[in-house]
Amino acid sequence: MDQNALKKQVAEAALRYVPEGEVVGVGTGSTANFFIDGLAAMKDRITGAVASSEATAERLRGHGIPVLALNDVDRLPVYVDGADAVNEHREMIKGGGGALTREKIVAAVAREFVCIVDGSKKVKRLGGFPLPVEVIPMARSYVARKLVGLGGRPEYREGFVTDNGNIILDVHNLDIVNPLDLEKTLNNITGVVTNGLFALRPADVVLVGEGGGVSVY
Ligand SMILES: O=C[C@H](O)[C@H](O)[C@H](O)COP(=O)(O)O
Repeated sequence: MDQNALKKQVAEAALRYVPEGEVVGVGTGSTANFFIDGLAAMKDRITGAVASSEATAERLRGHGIPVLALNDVDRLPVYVDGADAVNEHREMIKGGGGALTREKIVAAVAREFVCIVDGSKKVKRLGGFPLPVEVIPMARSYVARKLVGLGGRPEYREGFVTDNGNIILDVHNLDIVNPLDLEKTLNNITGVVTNGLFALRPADVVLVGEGGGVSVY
């Protein structure tokens, strides 16, 4: 099976986590896109969706799925999203597509976070995938110096602006021994909007698409 087939397989497996008559939180990226396509087939059985990015909102609307503002929703039983890397504690690096801030907000509200990945995303230790950090534009150089001080090598994502009007620094070479501590440390740098570590709010369930089928942990 190629990687896209594995993504589709795992995305379809996540459909059984969608409760009837409820609003669903929907992530961003190629794996989440397969989930949206699957969700279209059951759109009459849900109230609507909250999107974690403009791209996701557009794809949902394209399928005729109502997109609701998070502020108008009083409960969100489930959030389904991909990840760039996930460890055995269900901690993740996210934001390869630059949607980390809205993803973190929707994940914070959701009762259950279902992470959907193909087998290539499973890692022993986070840090191999460069860590995306969303930064207020005027703080770019300041934040970059702080990241260097933490042992990282920040790279400015040229030409990319987030849905929130900010920039992304992708941080290479971080040795992430303790994701929880690093997430808090990065949150404390003035000018940082969000970092792509999801350790304070890890996934509740990880579905992994592999050659032999979908495993759950
Ligand atoms: O900003 C993007 C998101 O965090 C995605 O969930 C992540 O990059 C994984 O995307 P994909 O499913 O395309 O590998």
